[in-house]
Amino acid sequence: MSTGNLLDKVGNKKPSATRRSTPQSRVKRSILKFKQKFENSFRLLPALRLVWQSSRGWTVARVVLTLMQGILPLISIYLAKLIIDTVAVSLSAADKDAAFDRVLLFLGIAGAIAILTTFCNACTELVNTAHAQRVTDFMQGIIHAKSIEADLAYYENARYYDALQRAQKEAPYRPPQILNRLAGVGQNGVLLLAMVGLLLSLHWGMVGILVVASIPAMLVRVRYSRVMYRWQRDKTSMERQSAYLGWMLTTDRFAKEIRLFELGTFFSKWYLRLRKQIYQERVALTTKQSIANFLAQSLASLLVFSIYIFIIYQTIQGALNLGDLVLYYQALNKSQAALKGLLKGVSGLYEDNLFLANLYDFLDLKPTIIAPAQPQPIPQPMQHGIVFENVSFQYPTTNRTALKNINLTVSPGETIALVGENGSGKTTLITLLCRLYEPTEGNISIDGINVDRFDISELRHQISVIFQDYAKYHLSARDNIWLGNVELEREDEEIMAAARRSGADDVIQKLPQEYETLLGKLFENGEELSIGQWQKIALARAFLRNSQAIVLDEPTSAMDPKAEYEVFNKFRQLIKDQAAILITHRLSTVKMADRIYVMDSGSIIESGTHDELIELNGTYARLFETQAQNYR
Ligand SMILES: Nc1ncnc2c1ncn2[C@@H]1O[C@H](COP(=O)(O)OP(=O)(O)OP(=O)(O)O)[C@@H](O)[C@H]1O
Repeated sequence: MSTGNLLDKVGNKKPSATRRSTPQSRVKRSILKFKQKFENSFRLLPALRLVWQSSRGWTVARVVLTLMQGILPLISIYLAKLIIDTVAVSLSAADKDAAFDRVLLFLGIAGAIAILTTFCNACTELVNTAHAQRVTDFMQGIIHAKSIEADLAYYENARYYDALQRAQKEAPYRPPQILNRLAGVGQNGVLLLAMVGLLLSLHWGMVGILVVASIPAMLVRVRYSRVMYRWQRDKTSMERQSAYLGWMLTTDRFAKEIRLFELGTFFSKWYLRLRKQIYQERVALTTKQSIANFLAQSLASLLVFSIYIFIIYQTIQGALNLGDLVLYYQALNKSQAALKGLLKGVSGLYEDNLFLANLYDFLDLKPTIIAPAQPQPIPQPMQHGIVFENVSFQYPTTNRTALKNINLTVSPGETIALVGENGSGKTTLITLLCRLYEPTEGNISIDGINVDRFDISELRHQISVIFQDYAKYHLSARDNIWLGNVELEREDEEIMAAARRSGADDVIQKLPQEYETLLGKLFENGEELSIGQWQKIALARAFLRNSQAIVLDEPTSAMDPKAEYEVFNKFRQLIKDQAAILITHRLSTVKMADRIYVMDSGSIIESGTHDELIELNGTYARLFETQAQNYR
């Protein structure tokens, strides 16, 4: 699956100009397609680049060690032959002491090689552990960076999560495994060349038999790599579903409902049912693979056995001496192992290449909402404010229109309120302003400049938003507010000022370590807050951001009416030149806005001041009357 496909599946609904296709452009496109396909088929090199980038030192150490582990056994074999030959000669030699000295010398070298081999083995554990950790952390970093870069739309698409799950599975071990396999292929290749040279000197047929014996096992591996790859891709969604059930059973977010609705056993059985299906399918596939492996390897053993018989026959006939017998016997053993290793390595590389698509599907994700190459600076201070002009929008994954022909203005120093029933499009409007999505039609501008002309992070810096599903960071109270503007010092006085504005200061002063108290129960000594108290903290975070516009999307819904009144009273006094957008269902709060926009099914159906709208006697007046009755 290529990146483009994933983007299409996420659904990029931006209108595209119709292009006429000429023969040249078709040829060009075919060449490009072929080039992309070709590049996609060879993922090994970019993966090795990632390994190299993760840690150069450990990568070099790993390669050197692997090569040494390939060469040292060769030297050992040759030394064994020299020792046996010298002992054989010394049996009939006149100067036995001199012969023994020679044997001792060879033994000494063999001993040194053995110690060096042991040293390499000991280092391997260290190098592999350290390198694996570095690669894992590095790859996680890359995956995190990609996740941050991805458009919000990706997060609403199941295929994104499938791709993420597969990438997370492959990322920590697949790239270093390729390095190992390549080194292994090199190691086995060198060993094989040396051994094949020896075997050829005895009889060329031996090499032929060895090669024939190894091929079936390689074919089995290649075939089952493909089968496993397809199966794993098919099962990603089910794996995620079972992980989701597991998460629900173990996280605090669902703990209350699971107990009160007695859903524990229900979810647990569901989880086990999915796991059983995955288990059964995996075992069935692995059984088939094991049978095929058994047959291929039995054939290989039979063929290699015939070569042993040939060597022993040659020795009995006197064509080979005892040293030759040991040498050829070992050479055969080693060649068989090397050839097996070589072909296993090659088929393993094929498998790695296949599975790397899982990693690159994710790493090749490209955001569709991008900053212009030469962004314009955001006017500071704003003169005319934010303007929505004929804005319409449809979420990429649906066919319903979420916003229809929206026109509204927010001037500096002005507070507007958006009201309307659930699902009328209030939050969606804000996501467009922050460029979390692009409008399907129309323009959003600041002082006449379209927001897509600004640098995205600068734009988001100028708009401070607290959404209704704001984040609760399990960090200290101070950090929870400080995250609103980490460019300030952690101890900055403005943090407390923001807390006073939102009413969070009163809450924090009552906590055991005040601003240093850990919030939430995820870590030791954490203090849980009520929803209204968490909202005050989130509001303080929004107030801390030194922005030109502030948007509060139902941030006070869980506050008691007195707290809400105080927040908005202070808010009105403190916004100064900021443009403010309030979204709330409490119309008593809405009253204080300079202008109220009433939304219904994605459209603005009424707008004006509170008094104007009451006089209009339309939807707003009805809503207001209904709420007022409840308070009488
Ligand atoms: N991520 C999304 N993907 C697809 N559709 C969405 C998404 N978010 C919202 N919608 C749809 O868009 C419409 C407007 O939703 P929106 O959240 O903007 O309403 P709202 O006025 O803020 O509602 P509420 O008062 O409940 O917060 C709804 O019909 C909703 O189902």
